[in-house]
Amino acid sequence: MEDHHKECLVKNRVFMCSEISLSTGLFANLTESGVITDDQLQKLQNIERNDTTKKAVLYFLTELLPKRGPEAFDLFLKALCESEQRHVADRLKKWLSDDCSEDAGTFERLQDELRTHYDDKLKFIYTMPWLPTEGFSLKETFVQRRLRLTSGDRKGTEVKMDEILASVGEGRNKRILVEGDPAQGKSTLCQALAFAWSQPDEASENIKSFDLVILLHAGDLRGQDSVGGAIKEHLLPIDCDITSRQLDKLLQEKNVLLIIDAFDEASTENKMLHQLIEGKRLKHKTLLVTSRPNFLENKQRHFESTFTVEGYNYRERLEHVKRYAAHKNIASAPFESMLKEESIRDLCSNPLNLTLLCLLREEDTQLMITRTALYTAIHRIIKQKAAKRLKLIEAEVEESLLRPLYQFAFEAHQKNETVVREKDSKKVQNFQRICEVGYLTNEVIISRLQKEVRFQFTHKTFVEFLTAKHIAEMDREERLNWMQHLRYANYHIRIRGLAIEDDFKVEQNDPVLGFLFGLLEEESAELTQMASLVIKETRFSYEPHHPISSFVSFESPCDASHQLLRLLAELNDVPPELADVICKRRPPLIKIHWNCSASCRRGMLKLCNLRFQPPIRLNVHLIDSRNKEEKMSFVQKLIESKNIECSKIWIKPFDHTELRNNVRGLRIGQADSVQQVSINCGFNIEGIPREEFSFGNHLSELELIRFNPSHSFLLEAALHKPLTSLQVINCDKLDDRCISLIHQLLRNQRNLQRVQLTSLSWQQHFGRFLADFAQMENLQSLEITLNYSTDEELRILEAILKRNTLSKLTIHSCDYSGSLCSVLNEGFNSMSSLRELHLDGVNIIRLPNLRHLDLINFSLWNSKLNDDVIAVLSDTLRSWRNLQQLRIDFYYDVAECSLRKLFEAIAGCHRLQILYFEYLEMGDSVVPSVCEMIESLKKLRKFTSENQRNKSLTEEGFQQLEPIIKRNGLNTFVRSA
Ligand SMILES: Nc1ncnc2c1ncn2[C@@H]1O[C@H](COP(=O)(O)OP(=O)(O)OP(=O)(O)O)[C@@H](O)[C@H]1O
Repeated sequence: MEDHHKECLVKNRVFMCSEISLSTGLFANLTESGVITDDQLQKLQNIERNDTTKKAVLYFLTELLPKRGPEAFDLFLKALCESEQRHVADRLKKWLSDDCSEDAGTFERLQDELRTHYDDKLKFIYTMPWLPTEGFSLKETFVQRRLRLTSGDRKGTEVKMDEILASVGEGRNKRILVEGDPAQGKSTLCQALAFAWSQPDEASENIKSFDLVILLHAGDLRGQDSVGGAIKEHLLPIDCDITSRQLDKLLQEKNVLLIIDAFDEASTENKMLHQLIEGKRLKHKTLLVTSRPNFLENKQRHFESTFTVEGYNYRERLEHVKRYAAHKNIASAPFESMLKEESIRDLCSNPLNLTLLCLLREEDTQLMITRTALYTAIHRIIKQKAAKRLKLIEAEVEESLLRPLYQFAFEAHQKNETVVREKDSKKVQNFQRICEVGYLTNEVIISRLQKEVRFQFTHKTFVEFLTAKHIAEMDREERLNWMQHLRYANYHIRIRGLAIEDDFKVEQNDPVLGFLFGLLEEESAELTQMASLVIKETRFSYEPHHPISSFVSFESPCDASHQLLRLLAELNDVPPELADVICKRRPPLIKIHWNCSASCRRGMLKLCNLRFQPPIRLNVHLIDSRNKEEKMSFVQKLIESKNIECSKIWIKPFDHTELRNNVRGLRIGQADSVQQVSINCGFNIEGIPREEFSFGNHLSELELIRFNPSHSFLLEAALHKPLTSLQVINCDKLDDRCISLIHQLLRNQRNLQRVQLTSLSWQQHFGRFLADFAQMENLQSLEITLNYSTDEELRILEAILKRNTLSKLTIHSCDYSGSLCSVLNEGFNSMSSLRELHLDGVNIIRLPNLRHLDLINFSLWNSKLNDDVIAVLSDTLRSWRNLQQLRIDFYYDVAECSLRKLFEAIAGCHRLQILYFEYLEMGDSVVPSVCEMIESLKKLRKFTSENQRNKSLTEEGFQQLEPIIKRNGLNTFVRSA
């Protein structure tokens, strides 16, 4: 039953109890239309007989009618009319129509109520946990925020706070997402927007253009039937007579901005929130949702524009401390000098941390350089102040008040909440005193039905800190048990059509684990145990898997494998015992991505101080990099480290000036710097005169992506360098000069071990270089596009294969003549050294000798997989005992029975660690074999099904699959086409 119908029944209860007659006519009507069942009829008659008619009517109105479905109200009115009680029906109809007709003043009254509510409630920011009632004036201390657009054509653009509202066009989708790290100021931003709207004059045009601004916490929507209900319950006084129905009507009619804060804190059991995001409710209204990153992943597509709140830059840090000082009427110099400390720059870029640092500076405490140290210092002050106030010694405060508080925080965190409920508060005797310590504010939530008191923690970050305190005090076994139950592998599942969307990113564990690491820094044995568990569970020691092609190689940036790095950032020093463990279980290679978080980069610098022998290899990917200067100085520090060998760097310069600066700044190719480089050439890079551009004399790898003839100066600069690898990727055009330069490079370089010459164009053919490869004694890896090869070229290729030096071979081709296949097939007989094979556009029916190879990595792209091909493939897979990585693309439909056979064969590849499918048609009937396959692959750590086609997958089929692909330890990525 709709909300306003329920309300109508409540508001007219007294009238109905005295007016309604439970006549046979009424009962007959109600039972005939199914409003009540025969059993219920009997019950009503019993009540009437044993008690009074009034009591029976009341029972009917409260216990039966509201629960009888959406039609029940209208059927009840009809039954009244048909049983000669039309006057009762008329009265109810009149009530409804009076209620609906927006009296002229309702809108103005609502505006007024909201404005006074915001003016009262939002003018202060409450930061000091020990003084939850003492706020900073929003007007005086608020620093304007910068946001970065992360979607659409203007992606990367920086905008001011108010401009995010301007970004929504006239189109239908007006959904805006604002993400930001913990305590980065998302709630404060919402607060500032709503407050600005409530003020008579000063707000900017964009926010002022809305008739109504509704600011709700995501949790306020839980259990509500309508947004109107949530507004009534959370924003209006209880005696305000605007009804939910009127509110819902106004929401439809007016120009509304609905701000929902903290998706991450209340996304579960919150149907209304999801409906709003998906546009199933208030579709045409502007909706602004905030969340910590990694929570909304699958829902992101519903947003027209997405933004992140950027950390403070120097100017904003300065403004923050100046405003802080002015507000407190003290000199700003000590705070300004604090900002010059490089060791705390990261901490200061977060507004909450910066405020806390200012508070500490006022107390004249030492500078804190990690988050844990900062929160510990604040915690100490809270404890001291509480002891003084409550006339206790600090040990008593810790024992009798703080410990239970840690427990409350832990329990709230387990439920992803930031509140203590009244019933839980009653579990301890001295709860009121616990509140007096600080950290908790009294929050009374009044719902129309029952009064519920909840106690709110001042900030989620404090809940996380206190949770970590609780875990730090557990005994080792209990703590490790808690850690063991966390999930350490990501999954991302998005299957369209079935509304199956789910996502987990391991970074969600970081806030509490980070504090826990920091708190246990002195307890070297405990710390080492925890780190060992993280190393094991996140598979830190594994080499990141080899790219299937260089373009997907960096898809997963700062994920599980970097968790240890992010946690190391919380330590002032890495204790020797832990350093030993890390050295022993070091990975052979670490990939640092442009997207890695600040704490990951800080952890990486910590790692650089450990003694690794030999040094750990590091690949750095700077493509699309923001804060270029900061990242450049970070990479320069890595390059200087003796314990890290910065082997390869990926750059994507915006233009030739940036290219020149990068190559110079990073000293690419010099003896003491990075010697392998990948350059994404892009469109803005024009020719640079030869004398103005050079690589160092030790350049060993050159990879050029999107190469075209205007980039020939890059080949020229590499001419006399000791290259072991030359890769020219996505190269659709070569002129005579480039051809001659490549010939020179191939002929002069005795050391070349790896060559790649590939193009996305079916017309490109690099057969003319085969003769050069044939001269290379050390060639181990060859990747080449060959289309329509001449007989002579095929003869040379055969000789190269039969020499058996290749360990990796990749062929891109659309040669359907079969001659290339027969050369390959012949070659395979002698290629006992081959370990990696990637075939693109090749018919493997013509390659029966595949089974004689001993591969660890195999890919099959662009092949027509008919039943015969699947039969050959299945047989072949059975013969490869050492296979660790497999990729198959299903561009064409395959019969389900053949698919099942293929999965059975894959299930037998017991060493498989990485399995990648593309365009797989996953119907219910193949789900059981997919499940069996994954279950039997015990070593599988990464399962990807990209662009999956699900025509015949039902909810039921998916339910069977779900637990299998969410297996602990398995990184899953399943996405619909
Ligand atoms: N623009 C700002 N100007 C001044 N202080 C700010 C600003 N933004 C945030 N702060 C300070 O930082 C604190 C934390 O901010 P806020 O609660 O808005 O972060 P959040 O991103 O919503 O955090 P979380 O995701 O952890 O809930 C505020 O209580 C306030 O003290």
